[in-house]
Amino acid sequence: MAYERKLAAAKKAAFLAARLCQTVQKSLLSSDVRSKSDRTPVTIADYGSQALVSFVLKRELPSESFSLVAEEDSVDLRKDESQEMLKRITKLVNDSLSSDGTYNFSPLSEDDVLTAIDSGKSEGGSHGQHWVLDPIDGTKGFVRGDQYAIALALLDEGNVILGVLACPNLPLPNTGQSRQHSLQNQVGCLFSARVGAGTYMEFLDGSSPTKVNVSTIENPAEASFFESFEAAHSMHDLSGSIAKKLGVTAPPVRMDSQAKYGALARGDGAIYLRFPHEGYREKIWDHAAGCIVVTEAGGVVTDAAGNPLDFSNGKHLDLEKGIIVTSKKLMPLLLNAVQEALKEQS
Ligand SMILES: Nc1ncnc2c1ncn2[C@@H]1O[C@H](COP(=O)(O)O)[C@@H](O)[C@H]1OP(=O)(O)O
Ligand SMILES: [Mg+2]
Ligand SMILES: [Mg+2]
Ligand SMILES: [Mg+2]
Repeated sequence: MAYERKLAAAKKAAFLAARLCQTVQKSLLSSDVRSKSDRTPVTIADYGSQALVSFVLKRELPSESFSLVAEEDSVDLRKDESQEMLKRITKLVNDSLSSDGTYNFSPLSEDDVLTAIDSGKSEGGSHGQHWVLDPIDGTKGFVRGDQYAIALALLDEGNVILGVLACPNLPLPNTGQSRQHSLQNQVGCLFSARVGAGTYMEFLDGSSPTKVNVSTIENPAEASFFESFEAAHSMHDLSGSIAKKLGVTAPPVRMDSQAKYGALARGDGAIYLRFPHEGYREKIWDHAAGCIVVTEAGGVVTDAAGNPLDFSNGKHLDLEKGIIVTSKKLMPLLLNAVQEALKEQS
C-alpha cells in the first residue's frame, strides 16, 4: 500500500535513534553538550541520532532517490577541538547499529558519520519527496532530563504525507493496555501517522500500535493546554490571556518539544499554543511530524490567522504570529480568542 514501506523505514529509524538518545541521556556529560552559533545547545545525541536516521533510511529504502532536510550539520564537528566528540558519536552510532543486529555492515568511520550527518543538507521545497528530520527536538529538555522527541516526516510536493514522533520520556497513558502490562510507571511512546490512515501510538518497549484520537471535549473551559517549557520559546503571558478568554481554569501544561503534539493527539490535553518572540522563524522540522500526528488524529494545526501550515517553502515556515492546535470542534472558539488577545496586545 502507498507509503507503507516508507512509514516502516521511518519507524525503524526513529526507534533506533530513540534508543541511542536514551543511552546518552542516562549518562550525559557536560563535555557532550556544545553551543551552536545561534547559541542553542547541541549534544552528541543530536548528531548521533541524525547520522543513524540517515543511515537507516538509506539502508531500508535503497532504490529510492534520497533527499533529507535535517537540523544539524557537521561544520562544528570538523574542528580540531571536536575530534574527541566525533569519536564518541561514531562509537554511539556503531554500537546502536550492532545492538539492533539486523544490519550487515562494516563499522562506520568518523568520515562516514560526518557524511551521514551532511546528507541532511537538502533545502526541501514544493517538488518531489523530502524527508524532514529533527534528530532531537527539544534539546534543552533533553539536557535537563525532561521531554524531547525524535521527529521524522516525509514531504511529497510540499505536503506532509507521513510522520513519526518518538517521545522517549512521555509517560504511557493510563489505559487498559498499560494497566494490563503493569506499565503505569513506564515511559516512552512512538506516534506514527500516514495521510488518510489515522494516527497510531505504540510503546517504545514494545506493544501493538493502537489508534489514537484528539480530545472530544466540547466546552473549552474544561480544556487543559500545552505550551513550551521554555519562556524564551513562546510567550506565556499571551497564552495565559487566551486561556482566560476561553474560561480555562487548569494551569498550563509546560512541556518541551513536539511531545506536545503527541500528547494532544491522544487526548491528554485539548489545546497547544505556541507564540515565539518577535523575530524567530519556525523551521519545518519542528512541526512536520507533529502536524500530521495531530491532523490524522482528528485535530487541526494552523497559524494564528487560521491558515494551515505551509511546508512547501524550504526550511522555514512563514507564519502569521504563531501556531495553534486543537480539535476541529474547538478551533473556531480558539481562533476567536487568539485574535482578540492579539488585538489587545498590539
Ligand atoms: N528562540 C526560540 N524560540 C522558539 N523556538 C526555539 C527557539 N530556539 C530554539 N527553538 C526550537 O523550538 C523547539 C522547542 O521548543 P519547545 O520545546 O519550547 O516546544 C525546538 O525545535 C528548538 O530547537 P531544538 O530542536 O534545537 O531543540
Ligand atoms: Mg537545536
Ligand atoms: Mg526542534
Ligand atoms: Mg533539534
